[in-house]
Amino acid sequence: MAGEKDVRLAGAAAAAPRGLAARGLDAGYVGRAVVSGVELEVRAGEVTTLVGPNGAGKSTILRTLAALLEPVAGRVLVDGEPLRRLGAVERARRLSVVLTDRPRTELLTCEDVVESGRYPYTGRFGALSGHDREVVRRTMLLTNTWGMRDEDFMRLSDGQRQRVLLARAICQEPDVLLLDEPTSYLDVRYQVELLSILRELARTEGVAVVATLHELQLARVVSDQVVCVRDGRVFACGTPAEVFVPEVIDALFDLEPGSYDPATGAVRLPAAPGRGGEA
Ligand SMILES: Nc1ncnc2c1ncn2[C@@H]1O[C@H](COP(=O)(O)OP(=O)(O)OP(=O)(O)O)[C@@H](O)[C@H]1O
Repeated sequence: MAGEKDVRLAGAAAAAPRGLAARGLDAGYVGRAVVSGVELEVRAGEVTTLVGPNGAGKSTILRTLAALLEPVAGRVLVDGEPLRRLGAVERARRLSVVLTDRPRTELLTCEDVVESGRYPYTGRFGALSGHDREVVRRTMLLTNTWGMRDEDFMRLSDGQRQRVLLARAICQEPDVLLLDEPTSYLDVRYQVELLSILRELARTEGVAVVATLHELQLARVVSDQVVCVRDGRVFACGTPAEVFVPEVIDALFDLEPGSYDPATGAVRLPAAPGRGGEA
């Protein structure tokens, strides 16, 4: 496995460690903020996760960091430069994104889809070089998708498709990799595999990884930094040891005090209504 990764990352290894930052960021839709005052550093070589209740604004922040949404106010900096100043190709070399949306494709094989991740590096006619093909092959091996390279992308299961989209994003050799709920369609084996790939990309290639996650147990083991989002603002931010404590997690999710057990990472079930907590 180690040898398989060497190639993908031969080009990226030369890049200095960098990252992404939000400064006074208000994020939202058609000029209306749903999240305000976000100050954030997503450091190169680290995995940052966004956690919090449904509707808190995690995906909105992620999409704004990924330049898919225009900031309502404030700035996003990539490697110290304002994101909006970068052209489309330069942006695609710096940032890649995996969303929960299922892109519709006509008669594309999985390999075609992954190859499309090389477009920031191919010339005007999109011809892949030998190096591009090798990056595609190595990335598909890394993500366990090489065996399905000739299959129709649209006929894959959601989980298989998610891995192909991850391969496409890694193929872009970005400085910053952003993922919205990357584990949502995956069974536990592939969840763990995906998170170990993300951690490896961060550690060995200096990629700044940022992902929204619902599974607190996974966020706890994969993150260097955890950003808790609640009610349209960053509610808390820190290392897993700082964040995964009852005071923070109970308040973040409106749980009864003492519900979150940091020893196991599990949440205690409340007594059924009407049992007066005596059960
Ligand atoms: N396209 C949109 N237009 C307008 N408002 C939106 C749009 N998408 C999301 N919102 C609103 O923005 C707020 C934050 O949503 P967002 O999807 O960022 O939350 P989230 O924390 O990612 O939630 P979840 O955990 O449920 O995925 C919600 O109130 C949501 O209704």
